[in-house]
Formats: sequence, structure tokens, C-alpha cells
Amino acid sequence: MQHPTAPIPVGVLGATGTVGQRFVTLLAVHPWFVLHALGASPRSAGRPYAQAVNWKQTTPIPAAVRDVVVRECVPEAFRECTIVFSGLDADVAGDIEAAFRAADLAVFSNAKNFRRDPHVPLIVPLVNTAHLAMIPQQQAQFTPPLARGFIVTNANCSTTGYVVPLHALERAFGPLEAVLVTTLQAISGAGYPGVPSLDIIDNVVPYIAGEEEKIEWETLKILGGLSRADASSPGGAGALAFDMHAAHPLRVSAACNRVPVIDGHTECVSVRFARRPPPSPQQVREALAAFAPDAQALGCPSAPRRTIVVHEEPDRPQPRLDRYYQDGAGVSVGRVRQCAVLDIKFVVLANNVSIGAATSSIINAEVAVLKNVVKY
Ligand SMILES: NC(=O)C1=CN([C@@H]2O[C@H](COP(=O)(O)OP(=O)(O)OC[C@H]3O[C@@H](n4cnc5c(N)ncnc54)[C@H](OP(=O)(O)O)[C@@H]3O)[C@@H](O)[C@H]2O)C=CC1
Ligand SMILES: N[C@@H](CC(=O)OP(=O)(O)O)C(=O)O
Repeated sequence: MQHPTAPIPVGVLGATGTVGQRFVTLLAVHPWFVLHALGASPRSAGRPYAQAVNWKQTTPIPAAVRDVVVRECVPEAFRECTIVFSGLDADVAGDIEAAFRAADLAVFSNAKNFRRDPHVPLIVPLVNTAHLAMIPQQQAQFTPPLARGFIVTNANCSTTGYVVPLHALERAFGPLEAVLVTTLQAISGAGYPGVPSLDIIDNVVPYIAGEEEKIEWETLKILGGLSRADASSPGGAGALAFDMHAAHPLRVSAACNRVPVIDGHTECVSVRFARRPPPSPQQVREALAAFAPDAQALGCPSAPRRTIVVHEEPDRPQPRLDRYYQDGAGVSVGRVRQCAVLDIKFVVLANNVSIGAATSSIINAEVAVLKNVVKY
């Protein structure tokens, strides 16, 4: 794989938001991508970035972008960019991202709007980068076909964290049959200012609108493969489709809770394997610790050097201690043990604003560059 030899100009849509700020922080020091344009709402457009943004990162605003004037999120203002990363509010992401794709820009989005689109890959970069194979078919939907424009989405932040160990287990032991997941989700997942303090301090809120349905559905698209249709398909013979884990039906049930943690989603997971007898807890621990995703083998600069750390201590992972594992790009697992109802249960901790959002988009783009899906 050929690494880029010249900087690739990129833009950020929604650059003033929670996810957008994380994009700016990561892209300001990226070895291949150079920040060229920042976009936000008409409220922010026309103002220097440092004035428009309500900066909430622990590191200062990167010097190179402090005085950059925020642009409106219209394709003409991002013409010189090869790639745009989107941290847009979902209320506006649909139309804006579609316009950028139609203007032949490569869009890597965090928003939910296109995740269910049958031509848009929903990619967790530590799991299913093979789904980039859908891009030519997505481009062929347009008349004339797009030469460079496409949309790739990443997943909901809770989906992202727990599909990494699920994928590692399927790779080692074959298909899963059933998954139960209970989430303890950080406040930052709701953006800024997010959940009112009087609702979340000294409290747990056992409802996050739409979240359980998203986790249950997205898991099947991500862990499923791509299949080729036969001649009876509306797309015609040879058309690609996401198979939604169809060969081995997988039942997923999610229960989502908001907890008073700033960053880091914790998830309690129980799984049942198709294979009988199932693997032992020790075999599961070894498979998780040994897991190395394709993004790592390809040499993506933002991929974690070790993807899953398996804790032996009985009281780990914890958000405060473990959310910066591999700079937020890795996943922490602990308490791997037998489950009396399904087969195995364990706890997962993933940083919702890093691997759950901006870091995923950036690794997705790195893979797409290395696989020549991004034309530059
Ligand atoms: N927070 C998280 O952990 C995760 C979030 N996501 C998704 O990422 C997206 C961003 O989330 P988050 O950063 O939390 O949201 P925020 O509310 O913090 O930020 C939203 C961004 O969208 C911009 N925006 C709002 N309206 C418009 C408009 N009309 N035109 C152009 N830009 C506009 C805002 O600009 P301005 O400042 O000018 O208003 C801001 O930059 C959402 O779709 C969310 O669901 C995905 C995974 C994890
Ligand atoms: N809903 C998630 C954040 C998120 O990822 O949302 P979406 O699936 O809309 O991107 C949370 O509150 O923690």
C-alpha cells in the first residue's frame, strides 16, 4: 500500500461542535491530512474559529486554526478539499452531506442520516473496512456517475465500542447467535450542552431516544457481509448488498442508560455462540487480546497499535482510568466470565468522542486513501 507523498487537503463540517472539536484537534497533527477549511452554522460562519467555537478540549485550540474564518457548509466553500469530515447536527447533516457528495467530494460522516442507506457503508474501522467495496456502486447511482464523491458513515458510539470485541470473537470462534448489551453512556454523547445538570447529577436516566433501535440494527449491518444479488434482484445480477448477518441470524437486544460520566461509554455484554461447545472464558480472553484489525495491518497512522486490552483486575475497565487507552482509539474489556443464561459475559469501555466518533472517521478515511477509494 502506497502512503500519500503530499498533504491531502481536508475540511471539517460542524467544526465547532463536540465531535468537530475532536476532529480539529486530531487533524491539526495528522501526518497526511492538512486542515484547509472549517464549516459550521450560519451563526458561526464569517467569524474566526477561536471566536466562533466554545472550546471544550483539554488541549488549546491548535494555533494553525485559531484565526481561520469559519465557512458556511456549502460545497463551493470547500472546493479545494479532497475529503470532508462531518460532525454536523443530524437535523441538517442529511441535506448538507448529500450536496457535498453531489459536488464530488468524499464525505466521512458521524451523523446517523445515511447509516441505513443501502449504498452507504456503515464502517467501524477496526471491524468492517471491506464494506468500502460498496463505493463504486454508490457512485454509479448518479447520472453521470460520480468520479470521486461518496459518503461513508461511522456508527453510533455505543455500537462502535462493542462491535469491536464481537467481531474479534466471530473471527476466532465463528458466528454469534445472540447478544444482550446494557449501556452506561457518558454525557458527552449528547453533544454540548447536552443533558441538563439537574437531570444527570446524582442520577441515572434509563432512556436515550432512538439509541436501542440504532444499536440493534447497526450491529447487523456492520457484522454482516456483502453479498452479490442474482438476476431477480431489483439491482440486477451482480449488484452488491449488505447481507445483515443473514447467513447466521443474530438476535441483538440493547438497553441504554445515561450516567453521570463525562467521556467513555461502558457496556455490559452477554453473548451466545453458534458453535457448541462455546469457547471458555480463557479462550475468549486470549482471542480478544490477540485481535489485530486490517486497519492496523495496512499501517493506518491513527489505528491503535493494540486494539483490545483485556483487564484481569476484577474492577476494570472504568471510564476515568481507561478512556484514553491508545489515545482513545482502543477498546478496553474486562470481567470476562461465564454467563448462566447465554455463554460468556464481559464489560467493554470505549471513548465515545474518539473511537466512537472522530477517530473512527479519520481511520476510515486513511483506509480509503490506502485502498485508492479516495482519489487525490
Ligand atoms: N457526541 C458524540 O459522542 C457523538 C456524536 N455523534 C454524531 O455526530 C454529530 C455531531 O455531534 P456533536 O458534536 O455531539 O453535536 P454538537 O451539537 O456539539 O455540534 C453540532 C455542529 O453542527 C453545526 N450546525 C448546527 N446547525 C447547523 C447548520 N444549520 N448548518 C451547518 N452547521 C450546523 C454546529 O455549528 P454551530 O456551533 O455554529 O451551531 C456544530 O458545529 C451528530 O450527528 C451526532 O449524533 C456520533 C458519535 C458520537
Ligand atoms: N446517541 C449517542 C451519540 C451518538 O452517537 O448518536 P448518533 O447515533 O446519532 O450518532 C449518545 O447519546 O451517547
